[in-house]
Amino acid sequence: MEKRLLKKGLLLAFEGIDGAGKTTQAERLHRLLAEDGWDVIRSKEPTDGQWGLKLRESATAGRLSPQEELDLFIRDRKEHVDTLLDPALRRGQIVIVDRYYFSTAAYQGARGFDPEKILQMNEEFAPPPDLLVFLRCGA
Ligand SMILES: Nc1ncnc2c1ncn2[C@@H]1O[C@H](COP(=O)(O)OP(=O)(O)O)[C@@H](O)[C@H]1O
Ligand SMILES: Cc1cn([C@H]2C[C@H](O)[C@@H](COP(=O)(O)OP(=O)(O)O)O2)c(=O)[nH]c1=O
Repeated sequence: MEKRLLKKGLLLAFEGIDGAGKTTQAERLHRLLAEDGWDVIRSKEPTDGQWGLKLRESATAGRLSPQEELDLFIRDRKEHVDTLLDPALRRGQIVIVDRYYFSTAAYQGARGFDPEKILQMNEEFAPPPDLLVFLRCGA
C-alpha cells in the first residue's frame, strides 16, 4: 500500500536527560504512525555520520574542550539537516528525532555557553520542530 505523505513534512523531536525514555517513546510513536499508513522515519543526534562518530569516540578517548565539542555538535547537525532532515521534510515525510538542538542548549549551555545564543545559532540553519516533546522523570 502506498504510504501517506504530507504536503510539507512534520518534524517531531524528543528531548530529555539520558534514560528519560526518548528512544522508547520515539519507537512507539513511529510504530503507531507507520501502522496508520504514514511515511515516517526515525533519526537521532548525535548521528552516525563522520562528526557524530568523532563525538562518540571522544566519550572514550578523552573529553574535548567545550569549544571543540560545540563545533562538532553543530557540524553534525548541519550534516543531519542537509542530508536527511530537509530532504525528508521536502518529500512530505514525518521525521521523529531523538535529541535535537535543545540538547546543545542544555549540555553545551552547562559547559559555559549562553543557551539563548545556542538556540539562535541553530535556528539559522536547522528547521524548528513542529512538535517538541520534553520528557521529564522523577529522581
Ligand atoms: N515509561 C517508562 N517507565 C519505566 N521504564 C521506562 C519507561 N520508558 C522507558 N523505560 C526504560 O528506561 C530505560 C531508558 O529508556 P530509553 O527510552 O532508552 O531512554 P533515553 O532514550 O531517553 O535514554 C530503558 O531501560 C527503558 O526500557
Ligand atoms: C545532540 C546533543 C547531545 N549531547 C549529549 C547528550 C548525551 O549525553 C549524549 C548523547 O549520546 P548518545 O550516545 O546518543 O546517548 P543517549 O542514547 O543516552 O542519549 O550527547 C550534547 O551534549 N549536545 C548535543 O547537541
